[in-house]
Amino acid sequence: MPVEEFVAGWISGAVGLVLGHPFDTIKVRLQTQNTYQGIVDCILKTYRHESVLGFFKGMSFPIASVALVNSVLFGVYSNTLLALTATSHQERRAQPPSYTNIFIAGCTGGLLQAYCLAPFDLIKVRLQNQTEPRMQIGSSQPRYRGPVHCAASILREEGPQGLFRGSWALVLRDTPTLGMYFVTYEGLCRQYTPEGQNPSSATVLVAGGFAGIASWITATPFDVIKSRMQMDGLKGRKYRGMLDCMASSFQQEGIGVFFKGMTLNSARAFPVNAATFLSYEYLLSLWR
Ligand SMILES: C[N+](C)(C)CCCC[C@H](N)C(=O)O
Repeated sequence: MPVEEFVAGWISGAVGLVLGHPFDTIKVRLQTQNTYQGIVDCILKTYRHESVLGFFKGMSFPIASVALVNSVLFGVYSNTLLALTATSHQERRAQPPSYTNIFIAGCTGGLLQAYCLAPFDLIKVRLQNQTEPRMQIGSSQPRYRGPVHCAASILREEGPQGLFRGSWALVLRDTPTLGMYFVTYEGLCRQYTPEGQNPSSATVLVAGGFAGIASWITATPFDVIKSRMQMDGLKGRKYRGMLDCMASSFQQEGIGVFFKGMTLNSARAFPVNAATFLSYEYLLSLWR
């Protein structure tokens, strides 16, 4: 596997990530803080208080980890399909695998990537939730000075298992929904591609974008619980566990709580996943 392509994959993943990050920050804040009236209110307050920089808090770790997380997801997915159907990526256009096998492979990839993602995602969420403006003399200092300081503080204050806080909810969020992600992607590609041919770039973009939206819509309820569990522990423990978090969020805020951030998740999902699948297919066509 030539290094240049790996780097290109990482960079295009990173471009998608930067594009999607402002959406992500607003989403995380809406999910975990009850001080905002809605999307517009949250955007305005963030901008007034923290300037444009506020939208990009917590971005450096996801950029550093996108290479690892995406290669685990796509690598495990493809190798599981290889094990299940004895076809390589190139052979799969001529001998398309069943949707059941695609779903199983996607879930397996999702499960393993969730574990790699857990500590990086936790640090991202903690940094995104620091609403103190940066670099102002006299203003209150944020608790974490940056990703490394954040990781070290969590290790010290909450122990190694602290870095995996919320990982159960993350696994539940990602396992079935990444199965769906690949099923949606393949389904749309097959729908719009003549048999035996490779999908066009436009098809890949649209199928990737909608795969992202479909999986994020179904992932949002566990995404809310995941974000809340990750913030728990910052100022003592509020929840006894994931089930307690679900029950008490529901009791206090009603069923709507499970859909917080859904609009933003979907808006972010299209560009991010269109870019991800386009670079994925492009790189694999180069190596053929
Ligand atoms: C399964 N779930 C929808 C939660 C995540 C899908 C991940 C796909 C991509 N890395 C992205 O950040 O959009």
